[in-house]
Amino acid sequence: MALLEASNISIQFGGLKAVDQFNLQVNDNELVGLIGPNGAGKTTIFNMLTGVYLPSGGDIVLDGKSIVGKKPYEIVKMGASRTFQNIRLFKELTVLDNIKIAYHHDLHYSTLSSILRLPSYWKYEKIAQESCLEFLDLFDMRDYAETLAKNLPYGKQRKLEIARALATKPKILMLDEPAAGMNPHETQELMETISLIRKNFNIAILLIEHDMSLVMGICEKIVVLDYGRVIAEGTAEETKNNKDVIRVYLGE
Ligand SMILES: Nc1ncnc2c1ncn2[C@@H]1O[C@H](COP(=O)(O)OP(=O)(O)OP(=O)(O)O)[C@@H](O)[C@H]1O
Repeated sequence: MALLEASNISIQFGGLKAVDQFNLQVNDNELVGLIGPNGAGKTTIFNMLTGVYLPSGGDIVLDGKSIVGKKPYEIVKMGASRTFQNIRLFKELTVLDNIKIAYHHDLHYSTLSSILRLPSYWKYEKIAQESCLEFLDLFDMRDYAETLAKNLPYGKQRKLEIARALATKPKILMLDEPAAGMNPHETQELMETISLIRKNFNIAILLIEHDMSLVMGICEKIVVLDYGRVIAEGTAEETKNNKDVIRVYLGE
């Protein structure tokens, strides 16, 4: 059974069928790319997969359980986390605190023990601090631990956003156009970050991307969307040579 399976999900905004009978399967550890021209419905699909929008029909099953109707934070707890097209960090907090907030989504001490600062609180806080610093090491960002998120260079803000999503310990990570606005050097660093995630975490990744070369270079499977419908699906080689893809996506 697939880790994430969307079956015939649809959504309409007024008269516009933004997503129409969309199907998707992502297996454990698989890296799947979701591509398509502007307005094809990619972000809307992410919003349905993460509980921001409720599909008007169909089902979404994550690790054997339906997530339709669940709140975004419940879906995070069930194992799906995401990043956004426009970076959403706690900009006035440090890099370390941004990671800690994500790490704490699954609290291991009671509210009372945190208010009273009981030993269980300090014990967990110490473990959390160490784990978060190790996380930053992995992303080569420990030197930035005390930097305010807003003062990071753009590429590092993206990296922090991805690291923060990973700190919730997801089974699947969904990245919404992570290379948007990046220069070639930052895009290269992003690709290294994605390889690093694949090497160090046992998780699936669903990647929305405009940068064709990035998707083609790293994804095992690519799903191409146009006007809310899947027009092609397959390996990079298969989709690259699909005439519908060439027509709608590359405009040829
Ligand atoms: N909340 C909304 N209300 C009305 N229309 C919406 C809403 N969200 C998305 N749409 C419309 O649905 C369609 C799909 O939009 P979506 O943002 O999912 O596309 P996309 O493939 O992610 O595009 P881009 O690559 O530009 O981000 C577009 O026509 C968009 O205008």
